[in-house]
Amino acid sequence: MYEDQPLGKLSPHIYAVANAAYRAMLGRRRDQCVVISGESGSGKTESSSYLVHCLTALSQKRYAGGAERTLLGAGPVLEAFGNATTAQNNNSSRFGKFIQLNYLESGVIRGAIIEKYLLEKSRLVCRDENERNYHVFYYLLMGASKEERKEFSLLQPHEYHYLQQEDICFEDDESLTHEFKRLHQAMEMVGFLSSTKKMIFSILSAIMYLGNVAYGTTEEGEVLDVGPDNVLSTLSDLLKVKKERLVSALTKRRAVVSNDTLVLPYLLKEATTARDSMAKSLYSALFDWIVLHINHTLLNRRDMQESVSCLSIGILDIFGFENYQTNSFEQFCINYTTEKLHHYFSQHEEYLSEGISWSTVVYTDNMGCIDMFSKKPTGLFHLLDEESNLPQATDGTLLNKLKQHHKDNALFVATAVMEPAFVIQHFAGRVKYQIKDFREKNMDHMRPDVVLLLRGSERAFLRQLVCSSPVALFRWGILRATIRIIATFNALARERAKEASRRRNSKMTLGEIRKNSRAFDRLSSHSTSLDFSFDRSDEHPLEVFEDIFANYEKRK
Ligand SMILES: Nc1ncnc2c1ncn2[C@@H]1O[C@H](COP(=O)(O)OP(=O)(O)OP(=O)(O)O)[C@@H](O)[C@H]1O
Repeated sequence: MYEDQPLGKLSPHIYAVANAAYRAMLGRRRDQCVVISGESGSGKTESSSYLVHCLTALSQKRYAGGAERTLLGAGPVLEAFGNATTAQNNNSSRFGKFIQLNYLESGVIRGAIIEKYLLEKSRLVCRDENERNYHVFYYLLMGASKEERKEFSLLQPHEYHYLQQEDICFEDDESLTHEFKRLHQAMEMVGFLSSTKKMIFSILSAIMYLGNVAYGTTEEGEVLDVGPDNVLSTLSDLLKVKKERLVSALTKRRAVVSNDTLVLPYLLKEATTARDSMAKSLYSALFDWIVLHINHTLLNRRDMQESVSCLSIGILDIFGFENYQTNSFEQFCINYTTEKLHHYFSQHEEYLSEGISWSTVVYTDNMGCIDMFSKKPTGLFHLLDEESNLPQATDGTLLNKLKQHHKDNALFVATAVMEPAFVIQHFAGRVKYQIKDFREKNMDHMRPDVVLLLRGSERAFLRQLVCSSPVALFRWGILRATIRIIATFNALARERAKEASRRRNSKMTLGEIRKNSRAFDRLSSHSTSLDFSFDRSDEHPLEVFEDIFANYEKRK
């Protein structure tokens, strides 16, 4: 209905927006972008998936390739790992995303790129009441087969500290089992091999076990021991790291004092923070790797080899304004983003052209608020960075600094002297932010001790997650895998040829020989676009070969 109809002719609909963007891209030969913004639960993610469906359908008329399939699989994978039940929305995206669909000048889809912003890591280790952890944990725990339960040493949900904080009723097992099956399928659609899926599930299991690590302390609060032993053994097995090194990373920190490295025991609070930080870093690195992998599958190989001129339509599905009972650094960043978007909208007032009747929208000029956040040298972000880099600073000193620099700003409202919080008057309303953990969340990097530990893992996949440049390593991994696969093809082809000549006098028919060589031809011509997206040097090349072949057949 909406195809080729000008905006405003029919009643407002997301397909009208898709059609307008598509036509404008082709007609004006200019890239387009659809910005979706709104409160949590208002339908941003649903709208963006309808947009993707419609935009790929419009392109399909012009004979598109396989990018749609990957895109359709990418949705459920990102949703499982990046969405959770919140008080507002039982499928809330806890990250922002930008999907860029690339088109040839003829309007055929050529590939796509997904970019993610700010995954809410804190959710992994604690949440408000009525909120849940990321969907994928529940899917795995309730949907895994007996073999998978054994392989990943899975327990019951209530046995994990990171999951038992909420009062969950698991009577809805069937739908979770169904979601796990759907996740498996979606992972295959984006090109995950079964061995890759296993690595991912092992890491998820390890993250849940990390929450069960408990500490014993001295009277002074220094960490004396860590356990329980079975949890540490399972962790060391799942992560394929040495148990002693794991214990050391969980209980001690290194400090460099006048060129000497001191190893000091953590205090209990520090140790718990180190443990939680390891879980959060692992999950975030895994999420980044998944996005990277999906992008690799979505990227059209020819784009890298030829310079083809492409047009694009971007879809920005970004967090809306958030104002909860407890607001922290995440809401601080999210609300700053909505301020920036609001400013953008106020400069590009185009609602009327869609034919939607409005009582006039009065745009408040929010430049003052944006400056308060980001203007050098005393913008809130700059002060936060300054205070994050001072070793002696605390949340308290940070709050004093913010109050001191912005005491005359009407948009910054100080709270009672003893209250560890501050209030900001946003365009959309007043929000009270708790200062707790602002510095820590702002510094939010993988701890060097954790990096060292995981770099020592026997699992190449884990080593890849923590390397300094995942993109470079990812590409290098592909190149190495390609070379290895080609070498394997050649070796196998030689063996088969020898065998064929041996059998020529006996049983192997000409048809069989042809069939084998066709399989090789087919595989070698596609090998470079298949999935060997991480270093599989710890596996036998033949296993890799079989796996890739099976996956290729399935995807075909
Ligand atoms: N077009 C639609 N048709 C039917 N239901 C919808 C539609 N849009 C949204 N919903 C319902 O509203 C719920 C919330 O939508 P969605 O997850 O897209 O919100 P959101 O704005 O992306 O929220 P968040 O910011 O928390 O991620 C959906 O789970 C669905 O039940």
